[in-house]
Amino acid sequence: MSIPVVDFGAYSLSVKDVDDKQLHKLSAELKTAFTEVGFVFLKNSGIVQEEVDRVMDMSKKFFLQPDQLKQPFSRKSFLNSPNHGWVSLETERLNPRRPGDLKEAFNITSLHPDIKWPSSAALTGFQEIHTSFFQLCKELSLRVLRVMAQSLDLDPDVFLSAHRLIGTDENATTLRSLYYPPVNGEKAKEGQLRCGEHSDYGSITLLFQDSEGLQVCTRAGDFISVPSIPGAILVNIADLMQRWTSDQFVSVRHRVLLPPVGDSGTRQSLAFFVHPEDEALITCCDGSNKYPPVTAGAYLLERFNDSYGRS
Ligand SMILES: O=C(O)CCC(=O)C(=O)O
Ligand SMILES: [Fe+2]
Repeated sequence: MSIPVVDFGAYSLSVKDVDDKQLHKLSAELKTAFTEVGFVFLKNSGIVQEEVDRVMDMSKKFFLQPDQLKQPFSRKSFLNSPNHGWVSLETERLNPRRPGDLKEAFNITSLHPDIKWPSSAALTGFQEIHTSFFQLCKELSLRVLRVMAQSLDLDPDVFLSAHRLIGTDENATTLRSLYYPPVNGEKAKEGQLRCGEHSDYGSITLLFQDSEGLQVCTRAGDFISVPSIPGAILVNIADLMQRWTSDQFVSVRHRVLLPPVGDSGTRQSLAFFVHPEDEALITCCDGSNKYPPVTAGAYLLERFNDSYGRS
């Protein structure tokens, strides 16, 4: 098994009037990828590599600061947006049975004007660069959600209509910048990974990576290494979307292992976790009762309790 590569050029961010025939072809390709593999590489999406590099370079400056300068931006210190902010090394366990992940993260969940952003001289432009990237990811995600609905012969708005509030405090969609520092093998705890095995929680995730390291689980249950294709975006189905589509689209487990012994490299990635509105009631879109209705907000809270420990 490998991850399919699909040319999204027909519906890229720069395209205004989409050609129906091309859209049809695109939706067939996405359907195959999302029903069989759960992951797809999109090329020609309209988000260019230079944009991705700019965000990663700026985030890295934040992560390389001493912890005391990052502390004021910690996750859970923003009143109306509990997931917003910095997550320190080993705090999150994406696989709760393993030690904390060897990664740091910065979550951008709220774009509310009252949010306090890093603003030291070294980080000039941090807010603007991240905010504009958030908007690009939002636009692309909405396009992908539309094609996904079409691919299942559903009303093209069925997913979109639950994603109207991305970027507000009523929607948990998050741009997460991830930094995996160099690993000194002797110090890693038994079973510790850069990112434990997990599946994502929301509707879909866009992932931008600066290097290899990600592994994805196949149907046979083996993990395969995913390449890093410059300019291409990895898009995967998350758990709530699998439930929404009564398991037609599959949300598969993935992980990031420790680097090989002696490899002192770092890794960076940007994940755009797309979620429906907190209040959106998710019911199986085929009309079945395979899963009981759940609000996106309640579902997400339960998942966070598992990965950060119940408080
Ligand atoms: O860093 C990566 O490539 C994967 C991160 C990931 O899967 C996640 O944060 O959900
Ligand atoms: Fe993930």
